[in-house]
Amino acid sequence: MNSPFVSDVPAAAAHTAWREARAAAGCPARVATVRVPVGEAVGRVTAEPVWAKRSAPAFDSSGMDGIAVRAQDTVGAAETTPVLLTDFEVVDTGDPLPAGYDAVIMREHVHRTGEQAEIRAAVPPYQHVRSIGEDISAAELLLPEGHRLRPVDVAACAAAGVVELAVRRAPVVAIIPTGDEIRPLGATLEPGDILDTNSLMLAAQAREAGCAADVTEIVRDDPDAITAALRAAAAGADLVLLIAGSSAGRDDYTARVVAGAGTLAVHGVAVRPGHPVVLGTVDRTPVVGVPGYPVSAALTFDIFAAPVLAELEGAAPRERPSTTAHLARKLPSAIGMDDWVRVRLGRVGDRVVATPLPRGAGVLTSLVRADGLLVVPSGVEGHHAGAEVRVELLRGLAEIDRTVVAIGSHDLVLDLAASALRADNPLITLASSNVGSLGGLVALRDGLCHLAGSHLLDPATGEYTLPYVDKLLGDGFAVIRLVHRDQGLIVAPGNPLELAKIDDLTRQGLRYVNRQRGAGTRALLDHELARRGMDPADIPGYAREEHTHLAVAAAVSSGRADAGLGILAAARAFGLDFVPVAQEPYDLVLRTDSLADDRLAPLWDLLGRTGFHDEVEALGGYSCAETGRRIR
Ligand SMILES: Nc1nc2c(c(=O)[nH]1)N[C@H]1C(S)=C(S)[C@@H](COP(=O)(O)OP(=O)(O)OC[C@H]3O[C@@H](n4cnc5c(N)ncnc54)[C@H](O)[C@@H]3O)O[C@H]1N2
Ligand code: MOO
Repeated sequence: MNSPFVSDVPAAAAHTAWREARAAAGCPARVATVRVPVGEAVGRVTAEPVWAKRSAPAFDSSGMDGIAVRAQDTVGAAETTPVLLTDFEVVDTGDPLPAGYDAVIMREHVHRTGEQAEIRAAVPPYQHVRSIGEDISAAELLLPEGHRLRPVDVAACAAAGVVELAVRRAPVVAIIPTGDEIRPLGATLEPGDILDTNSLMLAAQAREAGCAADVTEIVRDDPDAITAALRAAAAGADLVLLIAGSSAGRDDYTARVVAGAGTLAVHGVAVRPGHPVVLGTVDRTPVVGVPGYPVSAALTFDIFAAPVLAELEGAAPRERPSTTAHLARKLPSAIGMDDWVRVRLGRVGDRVVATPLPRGAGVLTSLVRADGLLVVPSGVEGHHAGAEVRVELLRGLAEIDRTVVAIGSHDLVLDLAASALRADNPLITLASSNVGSLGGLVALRDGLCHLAGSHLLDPATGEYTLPYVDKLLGDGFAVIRLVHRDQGLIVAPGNPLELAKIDDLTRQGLRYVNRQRGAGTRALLDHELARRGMDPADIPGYAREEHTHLAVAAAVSSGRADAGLGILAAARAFGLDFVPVAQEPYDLVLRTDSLADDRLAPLWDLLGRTGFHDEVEALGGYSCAETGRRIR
């Protein structure tokens, strides 16, 4: 294949080539050491071992409120033979142990009468005494070099008499946004303009990694201007992130600019997203040419920038915990690339289930919604549904265990419910993924979700969902009505083509946008066509498929299509017109034994609330007359 990239190497080889280039260019191995007060050191990395200057406690001290005694004076004390002490001293927790005493008795175990103390149990020497150095001994090694300081670490240092720490200064990351179409946040946008969201994200990623971040002005697509910005940034930073222009377009200059101003070590890594990444050096500063697509940019930071930044501080790179999970659906992957797939996670039965999110490098919300990342290695051609995979966690496992997993047809009411449940209780997550009604029922059958959202019409009986539950699932499943909703033709504002009914869809020159096979809306269209004896082949655009109501509305809104079947709420979201065709029920299918699952109780409660019904009906095109009713 004719690759536009200089190299197209596996990630490990890219790391090696870049490391060699940095060494050859004389890039510093570490950032400089600075001395900072302990109070400002959290998050920094120690540049030297830290030795204790004093012991803690610095003296033998009382561990409890009570009396200091000589243990030998208590010998023989018992319930039936109390001992009366006259030689003792009252102490509070943390007080130095008075000279001559070697144990402390808690005040609860002492009966005081005047100058005497009665005790009913003997105590061993050093009972409730914290000896000098119990916590830290003077001259002990407290922390090694290369340790990222946490709140507990600096407190221990302070207790050990350390007032200042030698740490690596925060690495400085310079971020250069480029592109004629890129506009600063807050700018008024013309068609074709793109907001500079990558600088915002990369600067925050750098700060989260403990660095200082400087974002430069946006540089136009001009090699001389980019070169000048790159040289200036390299002079004042420990790492430069040069955004976009990494691939093969007419205005993609990054690789050339890096080669011209310094050394180009790598252009193209067998990783997706992030494939066209550029790695090199300018003067004595490492440079990453970060691909412009936002997911590529975020992952490029994680995969290439973060390890180098950690190395500059002499610290171990941050690692995410991982877990094994089972794929909720088939995951194809091209051979020859490490494929970084974003997944949602939830526990169904005794396994963690991973549902792949959209794969596009421009779909930043796939990272927003992701609970984990899984890598399909370059030598593997994907996984079958149910396969066991290793997933890096972006969210805690306990949170994942509490997540309700809904897979199936998408409906806005599920999103509204997810948000209402979270508002009530921040511990609750309802995660819904859209694979169409049929896909949801199959996932439920295979134990890959708790709920399947379905609005599948059976053409033979005219009944919704129940015939499919019978055919696909059999006994042991319950069906709860979520809503009734209006389905209709989503058309441009003012309905310029004056479409009034399904029969109009065969009109010459019309551009229809369909839903994917297995989607309930697709079944509804097919049913309506069959009822009328219409042939799908007569509808221009029937073969063009989108995966959600909103995607259909977006296609109509952008003028790429004239009509598509979908729900009123989607038409409203885009300010489009709507021609009603049918009202249909949308149901939640689940295992009967899941009805009693604690995680679902808040949902059943929500579905019974009139306040929630009002919110749903306010979306338009929904009726809650049967919401929450069990129909099977
Ligand atoms: N013919 C080929 N085209 C592309 C290839 C390829 O191999 N052959 N690779 C694709 C891949 S993979 C990626 S990833 C992108 C990388 O794009 P570039 O780094 O060259 O960046 P641009 O083309 O300038 O922009 C891509 C995309 O990102 C948006 N962008 C750019 N900067 C920002 C920013 N600061 N904030 C938000 N969004 C930004 C830009 O507007 C574009 O939409 O190339 C593919 N093409
Ligand atoms: O590799 Mo690009 O980064 O797929 O999107």
